[in-house]
Amino acid sequence: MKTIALVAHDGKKAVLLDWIDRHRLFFADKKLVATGTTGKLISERLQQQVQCLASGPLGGDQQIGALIAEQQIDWLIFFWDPLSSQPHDPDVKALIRLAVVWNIPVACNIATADFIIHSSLYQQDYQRQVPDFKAHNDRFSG
Ligand SMILES: O=C(CO)COP(=O)(O)O
Repeated sequence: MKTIALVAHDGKKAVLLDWIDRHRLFFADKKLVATGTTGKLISERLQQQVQCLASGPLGGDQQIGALIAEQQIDWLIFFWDPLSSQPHDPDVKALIRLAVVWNIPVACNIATADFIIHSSLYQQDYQRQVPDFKAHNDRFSG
């Protein structure tokens, strides 16, 4: 089962909630991990269990970063707010950095988040149609 980390700054929480609501069927069988306030709002909206870590400014971003370093996270959806400054900006940067270091898909806006979902659905279909998909993919990646 895929584990997806979700984080949104206050100015982007409504955007994330509307986006995840639109994809609620997709997320129904996924494990969700989130920073404190984001996670609480998502679990209320979807009526689905979410592992809620500390709030971002209190270390939640760092906790998600640690899970990425432990290879526990498959994707990061992080709607950070480019129009407001954050007291914990170094943590925000560190989280995005770890997502890049560990080469996990990371989406910071709706366009990319939709892209990741569509790509994942396409891969599932493709895997069904092409049985040696993994071998094919391994040959052409990296
Ligand atoms: O600040 C955040 C990410 O940097 C988000 O934290 P909350 O989900 O607790 O609001």
